[in-house]
Amino acid sequence: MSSLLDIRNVSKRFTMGGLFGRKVVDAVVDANFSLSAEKPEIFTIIGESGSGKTTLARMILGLEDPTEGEILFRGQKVDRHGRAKRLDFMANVQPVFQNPFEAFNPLKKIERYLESTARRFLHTTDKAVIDKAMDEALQKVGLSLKEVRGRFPHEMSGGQLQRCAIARALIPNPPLLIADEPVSMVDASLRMSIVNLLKSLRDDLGVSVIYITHDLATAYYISNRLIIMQRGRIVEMGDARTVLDNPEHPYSRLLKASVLSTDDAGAGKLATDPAMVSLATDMVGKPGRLVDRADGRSVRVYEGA
Ligand SMILES: Nc1ncnc2c1ncn2[C@@H]1O[C@H](COP(=O)(O)OP(=O)(O)OP(=O)(O)O)[C@@H](O)[C@H]1O
Repeated sequence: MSSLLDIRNVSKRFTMGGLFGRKVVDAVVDANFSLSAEKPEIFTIIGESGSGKTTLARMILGLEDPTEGEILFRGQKVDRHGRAKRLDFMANVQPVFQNPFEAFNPLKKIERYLESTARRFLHTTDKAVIDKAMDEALQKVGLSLKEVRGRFPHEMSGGQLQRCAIARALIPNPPLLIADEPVSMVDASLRMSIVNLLKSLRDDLGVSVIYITHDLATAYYISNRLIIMQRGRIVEMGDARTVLDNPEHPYSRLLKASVLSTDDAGAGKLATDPAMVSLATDMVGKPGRLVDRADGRSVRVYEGA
């Protein structure tokens, strides 16, 4: 089976500060997984705030170089330095960000973004071709150019604007979308429609999605496979239902049992039974190793545990 994306022994270390007070953060440690080119899927990355989800996403998008390891897209190393290669890569791997209101300039009509994306990736200035591409992409997300034309971002709901952001990402017909918390800034009532949209992109258009979230409910609902990250390390990986029905790693269990504290809603902080927290956090920083289980999942285990 050929692969769409290979994450091979990928680590990212940030070093901050000067000679005195140097601080090192291991944002991602030795991540490994692959997505198949033949079988589109929603592959979810779950973890609380600071677990390394966004750093991993930024490396996949070629916005950040790994400190170690390599990322291959269709067998080619992701290279963020050559312009032509970069444009070709971006046509294939498109981001959808958390806050659609930040993704669009409030003073610019929405269609301007779609237009410039179409011009850039379709290499054309032909207005009819550009309009067609914009309309097709908008239709894929349940909108149309007629509805969007002439409108500014504030004239749309968060859900509609996120649809426009997804439509923009779909213009080059990418096989892979990287959606970093795409529903967390969208009104609760509209969230499911965006989640269902991601599902239909997979099922109807064959687009694979890396879905980044700390929301277990939507992850359970749409994911084929998932990884659970704790402080940069994958602690459990496998079929979404297998893992979430019966999580094995203490941190995965903690996530499932946790209620996100209301004051930190959106930040994904955990608030739960202290004994469980201590069990789940005891292994932070310990390397352990991922061990394959008979049910197809992998779980990080620790010497002497
Ligand atoms: N550019 C950077 N420089 C220094 N440290 C960074 C940088 N980017 C991320 N980090 C650190 O790396 C760790 C992982 O951060 P990351 O944003 O990837 O986590 P996350 O799981 O996406 O969190 P959130 O859900 O809050 O977005 C954090 O400790 C963060 O402070």
